[in-house]
This record gives sequence, C-alpha cells and structure tokens, in this order.
Amino acid sequence: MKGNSVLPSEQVTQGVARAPHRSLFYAMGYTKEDLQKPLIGIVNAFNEIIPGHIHLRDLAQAAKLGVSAAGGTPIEFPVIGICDGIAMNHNGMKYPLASRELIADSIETMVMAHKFDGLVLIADCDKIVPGMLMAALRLNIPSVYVSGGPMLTGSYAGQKADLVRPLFEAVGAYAAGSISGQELEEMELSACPTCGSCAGLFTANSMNCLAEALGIGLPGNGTIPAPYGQRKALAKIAGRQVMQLVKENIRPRDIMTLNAFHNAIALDMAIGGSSNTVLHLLAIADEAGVPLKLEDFDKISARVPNICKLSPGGIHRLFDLYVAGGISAVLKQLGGQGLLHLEEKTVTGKTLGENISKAEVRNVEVIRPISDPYTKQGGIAILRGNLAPDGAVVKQSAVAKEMLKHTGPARVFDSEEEAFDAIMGGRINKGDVVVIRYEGPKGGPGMREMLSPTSAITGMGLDKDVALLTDGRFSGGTRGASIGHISPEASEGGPIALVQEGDLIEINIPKRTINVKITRKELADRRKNWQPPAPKVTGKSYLARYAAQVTSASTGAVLRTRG
Ligand SMILES: CC(C)(O)[C@@H](O)C(=O)O
Ligand SMILES: [Mg+2]
Repeated sequence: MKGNSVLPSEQVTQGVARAPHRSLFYAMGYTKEDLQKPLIGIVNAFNEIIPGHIHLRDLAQAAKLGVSAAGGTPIEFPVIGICDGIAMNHNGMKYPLASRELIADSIETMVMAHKFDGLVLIADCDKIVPGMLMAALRLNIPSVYVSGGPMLTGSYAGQKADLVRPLFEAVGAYAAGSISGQELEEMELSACPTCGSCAGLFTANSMNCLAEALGIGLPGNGTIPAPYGQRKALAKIAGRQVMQLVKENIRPRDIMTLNAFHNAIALDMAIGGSSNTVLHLLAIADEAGVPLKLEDFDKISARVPNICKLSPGGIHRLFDLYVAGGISAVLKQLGGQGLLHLEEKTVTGKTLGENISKAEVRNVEVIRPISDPYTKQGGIAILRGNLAPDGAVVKQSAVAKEMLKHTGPARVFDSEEEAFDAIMGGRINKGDVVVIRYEGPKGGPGMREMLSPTSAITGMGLDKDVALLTDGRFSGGTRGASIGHISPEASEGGPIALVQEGDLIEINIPKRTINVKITRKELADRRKNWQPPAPKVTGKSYLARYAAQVTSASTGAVLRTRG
C-alpha cells in the first residue's frame, strides 16, 4: 500500500478471476459496495470460559459499527483463549503460554488466506493479548488492539477483593486453619463480581495497560471498566481509527518501535506490572524485529520509580487507577520527568505526548508523584548469578522488605504438584527456599504459572520467611520473594538442575544476585552426573511439538524457526 493505494483485499475482490470469490462473499450477504471498501478483520476472542471474554461480542459489534461508519467492511473471525485462573494448578497450565503462539499463528493463517486490509484485535486476558500483538507485527497491516477491560472490584467482609487477594491466598489460609470453609465459600461468591479481566494488576491488566504505552491501544484501553458503556465506545473508536490507519498507511511496525517498547517498560516499572510482561514484551519485540533485551528491563527499572501499588502488591485495584486518571495520568507523570519517548506514533494518529497532554492525576494515593514514589526503582528486577547465568525475574515491588535479602536452605521439588503438596502439608519451614524445577518452557513443558504455591505461602503467613525459585513463571497475582524464569532452565542443564536439598541459596535483590553457595568445582562435579530428562510429553500433541521448538524464557520463550 505504501506509495500507492493497492489494498491486499483486491486479491480477493477485484478482476475477472475473482468472480468466484465475490460469489462466495455474496453468499454471506455482502453487497457489491461492501467489496469496494477496505475489508477489516475483527478478531474476536469471545468465548464462554473466560470472564474477560464473556462480553466481547458486544465490543466486536461496536467495533464493526465504527468500521462501517468510517467506510470499511468489517468481517469477524474468532481465535481461542484460555482463562489462566481456571487452568491454574493442574496440567492445563502447561497450555496458556503455548497458546500465545497458536493465537499468533492462527491470526496469520486467517489474514494471509483471506487478505484483510486492517485488523481490530479484541481480547482481554493474559496470553491472548501478546498473541494478537505478535500477529499484528508479523502481518504488519494497520491494526488497533482493544481489550475487554478490567472487572469491577469485588468485596468481602467490607474490604475490596479480587481473585487473588483474598481468594487464591485463602486456600493457604484455610489449610493453615485460619479461615473456615464457610468463609472460603463466601469469598468465592464475592471476589469476581462482573465480566472483565480480574480486578488486580495481574497479567491481563498489565498487558492491557502496556498496550497504551506501546501505542497500539487507545487511551483508556487499560483501565475503563469492562461493564461500562465507555468500553463499548472505545471499541467503536477503534473501528473508526483502524480505517484512519488504513488511509494513512500507518502500520504496527511504525508504532511498536524500540522506543515504544521502552515506553511500555517504563510504564510497567511505574505501575508494578506482572512478571509475565517480561516474557511477552520480549516475544512481541521479536516479531517486530526490535532488538529488545532482558537487560533493557533492568536498565529502565534502575531509573523509573514505582508509583502505583495495586493488588497483589497493594490494596488498590484497576478501578481505583481508572478513577485516579488512568494510564494517561501515569504516563503524564513519567513524561514530565523525561522518562518517556513522547514523540512516538500511536493508533490515535497522534503522538503519545499528544494523547496524554490533558491527563491529570485525581488521586495521589493511587498514582503517587515521581518525587514521592513507593520505591525509587521500578517494579521488576532482573537477577543473575551462578543459579541463573542467563537471568531470572522478580517482581520486587511485591516482595516483603524482610525478604529482599535472604539466605536459606533449598527445598527441592521437581514439579509444582510436589511443592504444592509440601506447602499445604505444612512441610515448609521458616527460612526455606522452595525450588521448583523442570517447569521451564521446554521442561514443563509450557512454563506453568505457580500462583497456587506462591499464594499458599502467603496465605499461610509465610511470605516474610520463605522464598520460592523456579524455572517456571508466576501469575501477575503472585507476591512475595518469588523468583521465576530462571535461565537456563533445568531440562536444558541449567544450574537449577544441580541444586540439592539443603544447599544454601543466597538471594540479594538490591544487588540483583541469586547464587547457590557451593563451589564451582562442586557444581562441575554434579554436572558430570546430570542426565537430561526424557520429554514429559510425546506423541502427536501440540504441547510435544511446542516443547521441541520453544527457546529460553530469557529471550521471551519464542519458538525456534528453521533457517
Ligand atoms: C489468573 C491470573 C491472575 O490472571 C494469572 O494468570 C496472571 O497471570 O495474572
Ligand atoms: Mg496468567
């Protein structure tokens, strides 16, 4: 399209050879005029198994109205989506990260086959968001991403509530005998009151907020509540806006540049986003051909302060952030201190700086000034050491002060199930460092989120005494000294595979180190006796193919491609 006006859809709508194609469109009720207009794919991840997606039909409808009103022809098609909460703490959790690549691949498949001219991508939860952004960059046709928006805050016993605080953590509290079965049931009934992504700053909301800073989501994308009329209006505007992008030939790679990724990381550090954002931003950048590295997170974390504390790190929820001015107000704070690239292009057709120029903070308890942050550094830290030569990730903003430096004996488990049973069975002692390995992208496979073990530790009141390390990953709802993405992973022979029960592990988050206190020689001797494990999944399953192709978490757990 650059320099001339040829639209991809002309390959299916124009000329003599395409008479059969047009006939197929007419079979569906499209008119002759419809086929003269840009064909806009409305990628709708609606399903009836994710609260964040249960209302997406309404948003797709609104987006279609926006496209039509702006002179385009909207054409909807679906993609899959997993609810991480429902997939949690069993073997289903091996699929969500892997679903990211399936989603990207299936959008590529639909768009390449049918020749759309632009996309409105509609999703809400965890892996569906990066999967969609990866596809947008791979295809590089004009695209706008719209999220389903956050769930309203729940309430329990007069306090704000969400899926994690208190509910996931209540499982540990129940095991420790500090709450009754009836209390647990009351929490179940009240923690998640509406449609939308779970109300804390977990992975879904983190990604939806970062989409604003990346420029691919409209202002308000991260925080406008899911049930609000404004959410539908946002989808309508997205439909209108994608038409503008088609006209002006502005594509995802013009928007999601290295500077835009740096903006997203700066926002992530300021709000204390999910540790999963590290994996996803690296994978999205990989599709953009942008040289983003794990080190970029640490460099930006060193200079961007943490100014918001939302659940699980604090008591505020996305609704509080919305009322306080939303992501635009946070970005305005950062921009005012020279911490952003404000000249970056966005899907509004304006720059990021123009988008946020009128924003203001309406509650300084929810969005603190840069001069009075929670911490001078950002929410996420990258650790290295003899246990993680290729890096590890911790959400330092959600670590109890007492645990920022900790040395304790390793309690080693070769799966999440074994570790969870030990925690729930009261077999973890104060001071212990729980090691959960063979749960990496390849070894798991699928790099499970360890929300149940980390929440059980917290719920049992051990979060100021016990650390947890893994080559798997965490939920955005995880808090405590939970260090994940340890790379290389155990099944690839990473040093985490060589740790033995009782080894002393030294964690120093301020110094960014993670080490097992054994000599280099001892480590080398243990390595000689180490055997790579047999793959856990074989045969024809998608997961077996995924395990064969997936690469390290330190580079986003993307799939290796040939050549
Ligand atoms: C279920 C959750 C809380 O959404 C989790 O999957 C996350 O990553 O945040
Ligand atoms: Mg998740």
